[in-house]
Amino acid sequence: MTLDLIADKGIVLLGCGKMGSAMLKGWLDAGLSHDAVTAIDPYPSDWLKDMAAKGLHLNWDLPREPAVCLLAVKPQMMRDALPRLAALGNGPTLFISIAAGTTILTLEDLLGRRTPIVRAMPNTPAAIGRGITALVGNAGVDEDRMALAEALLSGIGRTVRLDGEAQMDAVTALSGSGPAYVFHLIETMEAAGIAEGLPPAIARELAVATVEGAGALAAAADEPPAKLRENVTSPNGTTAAALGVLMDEERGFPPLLRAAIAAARKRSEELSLE
Ligand SMILES: NC(=O)c1ccc[n+]([C@@H]2O[C@H](COP(=O)([O-])OP(=O)(O)OC[C@H]3O[C@@H](n4cnc5c(N)ncnc54)[C@H](OP(=O)(O)O)[C@@H]3O)[C@@H](O)[C@H]2O)c1
Ligand code: PRO
Repeated sequence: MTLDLIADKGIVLLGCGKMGSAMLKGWLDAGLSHDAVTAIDPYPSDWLKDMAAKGLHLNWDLPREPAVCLLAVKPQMMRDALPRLAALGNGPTLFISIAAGTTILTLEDLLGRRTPIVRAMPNTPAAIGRGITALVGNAGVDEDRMALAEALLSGIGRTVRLDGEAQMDAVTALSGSGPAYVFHLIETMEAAGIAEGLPPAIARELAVATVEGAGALAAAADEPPAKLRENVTSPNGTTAAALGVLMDEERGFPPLLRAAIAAARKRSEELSLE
C-alpha cells in the first residue's frame, strides 16, 4: 500500500482548521493533487476556498471508498461531526484521528469496532514539512495500513511509532503543544531584548534566528543538548550568569516546564472524558 492509493482513492479531511490546514498544506506542497482531497468544514477559511478553486472538493459528497479519512475537528466536536463519516466505518478506509484526548475506544464506538484507526499527534511545523507525528494503531490496522499512515505523515515531517496508546497524553503535552512553548520562548526573548535596549525588529530577528539555529544544531549534532549548552557557557561569563537564573531548581526552567507539561498531560486525559 503506497501513497498512490491516496492519489487513486482520495483522502477526506473532517475539519480543516489550523492543524488540518497545516497538514494539508504540507501534502499539497509535497505534490498531492488537489482533486484527491475532499475537505468537510462548515466555515472554510479563505485559504481552503483558494484550494477549492484549484480543484480540491470542498463540502462535496464523499468519495465511495477513500483511502484515508483524517479527523481534524476539536475533540469536543468529534461526537457531532463523526456520524457524517460513519458509513465508511468497518471497511477498508483508514481513519487517522489527530484529536487530543479522544481515545481509540471512543472512535471505535462511533465508527465500528472493525474500523482501521490510527491515533496520531502531529504539530504545526507540519505546514513547512518539519513536524513530528507520533502514531499508534488499533487492532484493525495491519502493517500495510500502518505503513500507509507513516508514508502520509512522513510527508509533513518525521514520524515515531508509540508502544501503546497510553503514551499519547504525554506526547500531546510534549510535542503536540510544544511549538507553542517555543513560540512563547521567542516572544519572551524578544521582549527581554527590547527591555535591554534593542530595537523591536532586531530583537525579533535575533530571537527567531537563535531558536532556529540552536534547534538545527541540536538536531544535527552528535553531542547531547547538555554538551551543546556547556559549549556556549564560558566560566564566569555571560551565559553562566543567565543559566544561574534559568536552571534554578526552585524557580527556573526545570520546575516550570515540568509543571507546564504535567498540566497539558492532565488536560489531555480530561479531554478523553468530555
Ligand atoms: N493546533 C494544533 O497545534 C494541533 C496539534 C495537534 C493536534 N491538534 C488537534 O487537531 C484538531 C483540530 O485542532 P485545530 O487547532 O486545527 O482546531 P480548529 O482550528 O478549530 O479546527 C477545527 C476545524 O473543524 C471545523 N469544524 C467544526 N465543526 C465541524 C463539523 N461538524 N464538521 C467538520 N468540521 C467542523 C471548525 O470549524 P469552525 O472553526 O467554524 O468551528 C474548524 O475549522 C483538534 O482535535 C486538536 O486536538 C491540534
Ligand atoms: N493543540 C491542541 C490543544 O491545544 C492539541 C495539541 C496542540 O489542545
